[in-house]
Amino acid sequence: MTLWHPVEPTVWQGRDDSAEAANALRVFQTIASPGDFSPQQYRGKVALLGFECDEGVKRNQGRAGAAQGPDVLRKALAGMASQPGHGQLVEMGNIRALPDKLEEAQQALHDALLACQRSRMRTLVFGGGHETAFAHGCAILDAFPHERIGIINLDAHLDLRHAQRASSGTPFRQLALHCEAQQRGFHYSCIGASVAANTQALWDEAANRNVTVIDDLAVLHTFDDRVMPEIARNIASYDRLYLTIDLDVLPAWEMPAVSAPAALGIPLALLLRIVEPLCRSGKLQAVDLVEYNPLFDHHGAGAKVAARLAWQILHWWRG
Ligand SMILES: N=CN[C@@H](CCC(=O)O)C(=O)O
Ligand SMILES: [Mn+2]
Ligand SMILES: [Mn+2]
Repeated sequence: MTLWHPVEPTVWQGRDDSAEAANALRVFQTIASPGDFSPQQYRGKVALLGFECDEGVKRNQGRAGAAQGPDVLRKALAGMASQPGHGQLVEMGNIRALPDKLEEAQQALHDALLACQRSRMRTLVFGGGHETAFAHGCAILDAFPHERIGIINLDAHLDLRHAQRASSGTPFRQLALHCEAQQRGFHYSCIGASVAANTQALWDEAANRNVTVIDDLAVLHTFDDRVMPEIARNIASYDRLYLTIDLDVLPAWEMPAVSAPAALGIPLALLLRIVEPLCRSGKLQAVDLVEYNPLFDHHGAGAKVAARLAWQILHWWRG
């Protein structure tokens, strides 16, 4: 796996309160960091992988910088309090894309995630752009070939583009084609999509592929009537769930650090109401946080928001 790199030791650092009490710990002190890629030793735990990739966003005419996202998000998570059960997190390193080599990088990420899933780990990925989801989604589908997989995307965009080349705008159409090739259902729900940010061609593609979409205004105005039942339906209907969170689903005032910030967006507090039942369902197999771009952050505020989201996922996802 030549694109794989270990994470620098300087990344997992933070304030050390351990002299105060044995349980005064932060995430950097409880994460397991084997320093190599060895998922077989960590059955039942959560593998953290980073995808250092700008190529998907570049091909999608976006603002580059997401390749630097994984380590910045790790640093923001490192100093948060480690509660009982957080020791389930295992550092599994980064896949680093080479310039213009998107497909090779996606293949390497897929292979690493498939190895983790086959070792019965759950997987948490920090992107990279949303091209991360093609690799992660395929890994889950390939790890569980006889199961029904529900894909839930929290995103301002449908990401169903039909383009000459793969990009951060194409992952769910690619996953639909992957499901077709495997003669299995494509079960995709997109929550938070903006009517103002997706062309009619994309809404038509969503309708043709029977995608369940709850747009941003519907999320904000009819949360209990529309969103919570859709989450419950996913939990009841599928064997396993894959949750992918494009951080541009958040409003620009909470998350400026993305390629395409949202004017309206779904605030963190409301997003957490969606995420909690999924994490507690016992069916959540994989999660990613994508599109974080530190070059556009404001004093690290976006990193804090993303890290809190990751922290809550870790907290509610305790096995
Ligand atoms: N993953 C990203 N997707 C958006 C980007 C939109 C934009 O750059 O304005 C999309 O392709 O629709
Ligand atoms: Mn998006
Ligand atoms: Mn997206």
